Amino acid sequence: MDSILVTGGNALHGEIPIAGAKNACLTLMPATLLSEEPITLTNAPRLSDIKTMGALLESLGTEVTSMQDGKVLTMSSHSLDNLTADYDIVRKMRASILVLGPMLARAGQAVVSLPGGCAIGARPVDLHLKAMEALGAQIELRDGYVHAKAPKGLKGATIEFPFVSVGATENALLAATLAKGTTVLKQAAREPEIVDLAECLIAMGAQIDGHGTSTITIAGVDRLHGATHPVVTDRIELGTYMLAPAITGGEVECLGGKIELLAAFCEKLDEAGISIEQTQRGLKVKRTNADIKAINVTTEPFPGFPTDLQAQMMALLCTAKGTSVLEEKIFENRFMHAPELSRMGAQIEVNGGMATVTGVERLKGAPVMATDLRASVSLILAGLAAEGETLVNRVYHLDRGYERVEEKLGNCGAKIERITGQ
Ligand SMILES: CC(=O)N[C@H]1[C@@H](OP(=O)(O)OP(=O)(O)OC[C@H]2O[C@@H](n3ccc(=O)[nH]c3=O)[C@H](O)[C@@H]2O)O[C@H](CO)[C@@H](O)[C@@H]1O
Ligand SMILES: C=C(OP(=O)(O)O)C(=O)O
Repeated sequence: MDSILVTGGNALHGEIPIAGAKNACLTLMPATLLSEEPITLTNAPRLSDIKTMGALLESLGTEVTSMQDGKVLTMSSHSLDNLTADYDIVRKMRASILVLGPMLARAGQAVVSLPGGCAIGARPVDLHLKAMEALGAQIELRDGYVHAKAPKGLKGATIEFPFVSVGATENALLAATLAKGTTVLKQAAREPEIVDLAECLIAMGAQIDGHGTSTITIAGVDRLHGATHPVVTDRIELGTYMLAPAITGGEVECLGGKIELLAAFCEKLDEAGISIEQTQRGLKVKRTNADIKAINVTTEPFPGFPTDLQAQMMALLCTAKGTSVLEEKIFENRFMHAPELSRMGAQIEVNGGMATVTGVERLKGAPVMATDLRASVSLILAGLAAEGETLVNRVYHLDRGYERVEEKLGNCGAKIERITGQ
């Protein structure tokens, strides 16, 4: 497995193009299953997760064509040959469960393996299954697979989620577009990726209202047609690269960045003493002060501070002046990066869902292990600021979510290289 070697100490200067969002593309791709006509996604990110979703869709009978080096994806699901999403593919990626709603809605049945994904908590799929049941599906769990049936088709319903789930909102939204009658999703997720999905579905002929708020109303239609849709900017990749000049010093413009995608995160960076300017091309981020100020951060569903930026923010706060407290409220086991950062000299105490970080003058390079996607990149950020060399081992997860990370950071002056096959 590949490793990334980072030699710390260089301030970063330059610009970084931000790709389309992994988490939007992974929910937009299964939308192809709802229509016989092709859908085309532009601004797709070039990531292993996207290839995995492509392979999953192909296994169901979708024709997937990739153009412009993977930035444009055309998917055509004129017939669904196979209604079983197999364990071998599904185990690689949690978002695979998003084929359940569209298959049920279009074909009246689906068999989907229970999914894998980043090991950041138990991550059950009960809310997805309850939503399908509320829409009239019969669900059985057998041999590690979800067996779902709706022989007479899905029927619109009011579904009130007990708490916000991005994936369950997406699955229900996808399924409800072809259900008979009206569906109302209450306590729905409001993430930009949900808005992007709703906009693509509307372009395909769906009738959706209220996306971006916590109540989404979907009036089911008989069929959806093809569409071309640009994938929204990846706000998590954006936030990650905004943290690079914050941690090393310097100034970087993140091309395509918009404050409204990350308002809560930008407020926290500002509080820590980092300057952010919205330009015509994106977000310009500059470290003006010698010291980073300690801050407290609590993760929350959108529009709150994203859990997917908690690890990267922790890397920054390891070198802040004073003590910061990070509270993780979305996933029960998302501090796996803390012991690895401690190997680099960070002072972090984890107690349940709270991490107390006391800033140190300078981190020191060390061999570390990437345990999940955002943990991997937090170790790279820490390595950029550390004295000496940091070898981030096992970067399989990194490649799921960050395209050409060495090139993007290297172009801004970072000393970073990939070591293949270690
Ligand atoms: C591919 C994708 O888009 N992944 C994102 C998505 O994950 P994902 O859609 O899996 O996250 P959810 O919003 O569903 O999870 C939120 C919380 O709800 C719990 N839960 C969820 C579903 C369910 O049926 N039962 C249940 O208990 C989860 O364990 C978690 O504690 O949103 C997360 C929260 O912003 C992000 O960290 C992930 O990067
Ligand atoms: C947790 C993530 O991905 P997944 O939901 O696919 O595990 C992530 O993108 O940070």
